[in-house]
Amino acid sequence: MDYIEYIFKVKPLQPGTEILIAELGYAGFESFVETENGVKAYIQKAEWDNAILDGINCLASKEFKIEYIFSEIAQINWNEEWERNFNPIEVDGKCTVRAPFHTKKSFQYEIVIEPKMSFGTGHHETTFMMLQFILENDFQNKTVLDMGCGTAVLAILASMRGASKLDAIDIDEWCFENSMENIQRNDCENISVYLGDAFLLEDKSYDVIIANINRNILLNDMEAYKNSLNKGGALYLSGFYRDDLPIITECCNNLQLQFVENKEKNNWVAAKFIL
Ligand SMILES: C[S@@+](CC[C@H](N)C(=O)[O-])C[C@H]1O[C@@H](n2cnc3c(N)ncnc32)[C@H](O)[C@@H]1O
Repeated sequence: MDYIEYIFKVKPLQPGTEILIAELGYAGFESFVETENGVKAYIQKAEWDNAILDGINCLASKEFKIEYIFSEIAQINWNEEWERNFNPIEVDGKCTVRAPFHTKKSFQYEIVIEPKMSFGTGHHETTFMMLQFILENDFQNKTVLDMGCGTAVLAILASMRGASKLDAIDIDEWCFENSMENIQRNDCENISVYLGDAFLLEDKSYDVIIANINRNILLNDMEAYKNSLNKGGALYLSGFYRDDLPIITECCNNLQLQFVENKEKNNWVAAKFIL
């Protein structure tokens, strides 16, 4: 099958990348990978319609800009494509996140993810820092929510760290399906996956909530997270920049969530709060 390969450059990466990938998925693009040159996305030549680009161009806003280049390519070998773009990652010498085609490595926690999408492979700073938080903190016998689960990589590590029961929620259908596959692949039977958003949280309660989404959604849904957090519970947030930490902290403080600590990597932040 012949494909057209697009490379989209989005600035800044969030929320641009997330919104772009969702739109590309709706438009018929099949798979995405975030590279140094931008988000690579592929669409079958037969599926291509120039109107798709009008939709993509409409996405660009005051908040982010999108540029793209494209080329036609024949017969993609997907495994080779992923192998070129996706190397295993290692977190603090304890955890590795790899694809099924990588050779097995000896780590305390080994997570195998089919890298069908860019978010949730551990390469992004926010995922990496959230994995660090999960490695550093106690998850033994805790009930956990992974909000905006992507590939469910965070829920999978929390399950491996001893969490008793976990819910993983994502608004995106593709993430929902990919999470189910990855959970099965990593034998984490105590994780349930749901398609939806904070509206699903009514009547639910957790010892720990993990949410790596973006500034605006976190601010919008913070009250729902707080209402679903047990007293003494921990909330780990990421998906926002250093400059946004004060507004996130203020929003949390207004809801009696106390700041504990934060991590920072390339301007991205992950922060821990307790109730
Ligand atoms: C930055 S990715 C994080 C993925 C993964 N948790 C990780 O740490 O790599 C954010 C995810 O949140 C999902 N998302 C966006 N808005 C959401 C919402 N309102 N409720 C739940 N999930 C949402 C997106 O589909 C995306 O998969």
